[in-house]
Amino acid sequence: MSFPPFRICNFYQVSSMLGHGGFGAVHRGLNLLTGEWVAIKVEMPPEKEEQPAMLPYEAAIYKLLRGKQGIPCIRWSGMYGGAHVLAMDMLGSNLDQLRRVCRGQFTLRTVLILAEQMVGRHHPGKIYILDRVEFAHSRGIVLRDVKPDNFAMGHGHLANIVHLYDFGLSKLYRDPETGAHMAYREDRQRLGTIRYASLNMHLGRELSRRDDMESLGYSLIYLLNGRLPWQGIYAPDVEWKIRRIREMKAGKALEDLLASAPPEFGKYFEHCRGLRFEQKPDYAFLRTLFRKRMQSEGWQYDMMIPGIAAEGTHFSAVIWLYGIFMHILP
Ligand SMILES: Nc1ncnc2c1ncn2[C@@H]1O[C@H](COP(=O)(O)OP(=O)(O)OP(=O)(O)O)[C@@H](O)[C@H]1O
Repeated sequence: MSFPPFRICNFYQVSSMLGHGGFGAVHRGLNLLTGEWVAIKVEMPPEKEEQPAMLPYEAAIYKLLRGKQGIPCIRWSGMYGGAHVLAMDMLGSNLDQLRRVCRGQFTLRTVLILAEQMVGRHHPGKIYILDRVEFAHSRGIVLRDVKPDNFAMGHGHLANIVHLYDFGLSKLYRDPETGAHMAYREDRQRLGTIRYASLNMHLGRELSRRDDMESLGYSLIYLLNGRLPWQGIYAPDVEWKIRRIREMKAGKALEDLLASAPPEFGKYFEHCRGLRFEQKPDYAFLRTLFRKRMQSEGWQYDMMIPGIAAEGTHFSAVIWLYGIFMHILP
């Protein structure tokens, strides 16, 4: 999709394209007043009037999540030149892109550090005080598309902070007025990314917090191993393949995967799969699993750039180089 105006709101100069999503394009933009680079997401209004535009909805979700480090800030949102526009903090590479640069997989230490940033809040060490999935849940939002691609490193001085973004499929699971949890249903349509989808999604169940945690579990193992067992399986058609993936997630393939993974992941999945629809995940328990492993290995939480460089992972070098480039390049 091409976007006609080169300047939005008189002060955002639109430049190259950053990416293309399910319902629009994302451009790089320069704030001419402050010299800051932003990401500008643009969606043309749907052709059918009854079909709602997604971007105003996503902007509303960002507003509910406003003010937390680790969630990109909305700079401007509204209609401009006949299109829905959302200008937000520019982010860097997502975790899947970084994984590819790091020879296809992260070390266990990197995954454990990321896991804490992705799952929950606080660490008394050098890491910034952060929360991601837990924070979104605490604001009444269930994400429904947790995957490595939706976590990206920040830009500039935030280059070592994992950011959660892309809330296009998110949903309020609590009634803002009454606080009541949404009702359980079993006739739901397929949603999100099959590779990381929870078993409940395959079974057509309404997704809740437990499913975000399960998808996060698949994402972490994927980052650690570089792949999941249901990738690249043969199937005569898409439906057959999705059915086969469901069977693998429900059966021995997942058991084998967890048996070969660090034991913390077995406990992680046991907890997530044991949750009831409305039940709040025990984020503290899940964090403790990862933290204990860090402690037993004698690893430090040095997510600061020189700290990770000391680990000798390619991840550190990538983030470090990335930080430099993002200062130089637009
Ligand atoms: N804040 C940002 N900073 C930098 N790049 C971004 C930002 N937001 C989005 N992008 C880029 O644009 C691409 C598409 O964005 P996004 O995933 O938000 O759109 P989407 O329509 O929800 O996509 P999908 O349907 O694939 O989930 C991303 O893969 C990423 O490369």
